[in-house]
Amino acid sequence: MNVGVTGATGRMGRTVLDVLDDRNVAVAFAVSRSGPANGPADQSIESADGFGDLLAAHDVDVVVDFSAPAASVGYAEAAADAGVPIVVGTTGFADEEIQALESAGERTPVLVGANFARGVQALISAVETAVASLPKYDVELTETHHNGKRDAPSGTANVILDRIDAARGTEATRVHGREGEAPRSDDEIGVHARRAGDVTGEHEVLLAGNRETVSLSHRAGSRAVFAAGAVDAAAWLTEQEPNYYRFSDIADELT
Ligand SMILES: NC(=O)C1=CN([C@@H]2O[C@H](COP(=O)(O)OP(=O)(O)OC[C@H]3O[C@@H](n4cnc5c(N)ncnc54)[C@H](OP(=O)(O)O)[C@@H]3O)[C@@H](O)[C@H]2O)C=CC1
Ligand SMILES: O=C(O)C1=N[C@H](C(=O)O)C[C@H](O)C1
Repeated sequence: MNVGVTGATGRMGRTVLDVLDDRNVAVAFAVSRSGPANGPADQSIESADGFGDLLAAHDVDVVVDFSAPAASVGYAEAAADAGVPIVVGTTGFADEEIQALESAGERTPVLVGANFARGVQALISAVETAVASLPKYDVELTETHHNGKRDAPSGTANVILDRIDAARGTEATRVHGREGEAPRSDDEIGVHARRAGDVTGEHEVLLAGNRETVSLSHRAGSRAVFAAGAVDAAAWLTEQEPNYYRFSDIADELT
């Protein structure tokens, strides 16, 4: 497999390059907004301005992208033009940007995932079971990330909230933090985004009612967890037809 890597100077892009190196998977090219630069394992990182040309010039089986929303849309559209599959791990998309990714999926396989940790998929399943079993219990979600994270709440938090709504058959009001006089209503979920230090990524769902609490949580110990999941998904995607895929729908198919 020959992999093109975008966002290659970033926390995740560098980790993807490390995982590819560990697995002896070939890197076709690596780009970032501010390239050229030096990446891990002597990988040279080029300017993202030449992304379309690099796709045309190299034998690329799949692109792995962890960058920024507008950049990811541009990469997906260029990948679709070239007929190259793309895995998108970026979060913080606006609705119209998701639509653009879905459109790219009509022309090439596009796989998106807000969190490539397999444990997070298990967390989501456990949360779905708990909120369906305890429909009257209050739910609060807290996520904690490093101080460099741009989007809030996290992409994972938004996925968990969507899945809670689906499991309960309701559309809860999402209350982002509370301040002043802010009594809780029955139909709300409090959402709390903490940003501090170098925390890799933590998500906790708290259910409370009837004089008891249930707490379900996931903590990523390393970015390699996300990068490994994305590279596994990339290998899977090279075998697929053009479509828009979600990691949560295919994670169980990965070994
Ligand atoms: N799905 C998952 O499992 C995970 C998802 N993420 C998501 O991945 C994304 C990246 O995270 P992280 O690596 O921490 O971020 P960083 O800020 O560390 O890196 C971002 C990378 O994207 C590039 N970039 C930023 N803006 C642009 C732009 N406008 N055009 C082109 N390239 C751009 C940067 O290039 P330069 O350095 O040259 O500016 C850099 O290489 C985030 O959305 C984050 O939420 C993170 C972890 C796991
Ligand atoms: O930006 C990060 O670091 C992370 N982002 C993802 C998200 O927004 O859910 C996944 C992970 O929690 C790390």
